[in-house]
Amino acid sequence: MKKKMHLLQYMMPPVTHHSSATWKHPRNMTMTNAFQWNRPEIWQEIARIAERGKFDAVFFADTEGIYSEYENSYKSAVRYASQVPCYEPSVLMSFMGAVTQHIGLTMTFSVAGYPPYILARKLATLDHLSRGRVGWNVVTAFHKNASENLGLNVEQYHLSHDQRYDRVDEYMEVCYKLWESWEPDAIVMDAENNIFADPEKVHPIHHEGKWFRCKGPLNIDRSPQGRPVILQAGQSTRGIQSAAKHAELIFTLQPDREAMKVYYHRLKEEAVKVGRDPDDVRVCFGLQVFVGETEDIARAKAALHNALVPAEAGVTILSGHLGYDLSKHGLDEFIADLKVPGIQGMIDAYKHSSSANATIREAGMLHGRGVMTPQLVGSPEQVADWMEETMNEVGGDGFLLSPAYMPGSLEEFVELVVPILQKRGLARTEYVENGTLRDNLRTLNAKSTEQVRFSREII
Ligand SMILES: Cc1cc2nc3c(=O)[nH]c(=O)nc-3n(C[C@H](O)[C@H](O)[C@H](O)COP(=O)(O)O)c2cc1C
Repeated sequence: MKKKMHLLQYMMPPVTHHSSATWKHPRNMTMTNAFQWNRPEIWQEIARIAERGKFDAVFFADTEGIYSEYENSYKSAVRYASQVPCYEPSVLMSFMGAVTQHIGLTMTFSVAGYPPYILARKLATLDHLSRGRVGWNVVTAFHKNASENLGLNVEQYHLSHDQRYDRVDEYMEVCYKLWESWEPDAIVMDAENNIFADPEKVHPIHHEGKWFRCKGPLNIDRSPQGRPVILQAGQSTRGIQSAAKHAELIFTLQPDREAMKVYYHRLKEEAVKVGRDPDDVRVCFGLQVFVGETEDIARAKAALHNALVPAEAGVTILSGHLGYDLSKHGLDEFIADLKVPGIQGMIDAYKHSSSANATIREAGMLHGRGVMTPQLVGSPEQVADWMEETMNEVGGDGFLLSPAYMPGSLEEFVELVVPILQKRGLARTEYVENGTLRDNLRTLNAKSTEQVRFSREII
């Protein structure tokens, strides 16, 4: 039997996602009268389309501020809609969950943004209301304006990269304990004896750690998944270790198959090192697809999109991602000549990619198109072929699709590509009946359902 791929839809709502051209694309929701992007109906429609395509999940990225590294100001980001406005993801997900039954609702929260108790409670609530469809992308990111908005003190702001991940470990420990603080059968509903829940089955956690103190128990009973599906997107050594330890689903943006292979194998090795079954840690690669009935139509779509990207918009986001003000340099300076202390990862990726001789302007154009998401352009068969070949060659577990315009990019993929993938046995055709997100993730490619540990068995 062929290995099936996971499919997820990336979004950063409401007007741009990875691409800086999205908001002004003639087919985007901002530029058509078909939908109002600040109304829930459009997001509900997107969830329905993704569910029609039997996607694993819709996914929201998030940040608690506006990129303000470029020119030491938020103004460029606001001007170019550089991932701003940025709606709070759990609110949107509640609307989307209300009109769907199966699709996973996965979203980002930074451990800098909330005390663990508040976030554990929020996610448990959503897991109940969605009947076990919630996933949490755990991020550590502290960008300048987010830390200013959260009132983080100097000590917190200057945590080293590795210390941030140490803090994540403790944050997760607190959340896990809180989610376990109600035993699964604590609610007895014994009206005759006046017992709603058995107090002996609800436990305080008494957590006293380096970063957090929390007494518990959570004031919410055990949710369908016990704990939400954990997602992560670490790229550094410490980030990969953290992902291998906590995550069930991992996202990465890699420029080509070679880089995908390296990341994939590193991640699986780390999972084994921490004693996990590597199959419990699924890796999905970011992909920006332009598909048309013919290759020429697809090429025209990609060209139209790419021509709409202003270099400065991309440089604004790149400055945010690097934590470094690229306006200090001319747009025509070479990216490879930059020495950015501490945050070399992304610069290195540009140096080592096919754009090694890129100027800051060219890197900005690439970053503005889709951050570092590779573009895949072709007819439905060509797109399906590439995805199939990539899965075979890399061994990866699936793809995170990044839209050029919404909901059109998703709709085109679901209408044109998904049926081909399904016909080839490469994509899901049915969800697990009454399954949770974790059940749907685990049953994909399970040799037999007897081998699958369902949600209730995870904790
Ligand atoms: C597909 C993808 C989505 C991401 N989404 C977010 C996000 O929503 N918010 C955020 O602060 N960081 C996000 N990140 C950044 C990662 O959490 C991580 O910080 C980054 O990849 C750098 O890795 P490192 O922390 O190991 O250095 C995302 C990364 C990727 C690849």
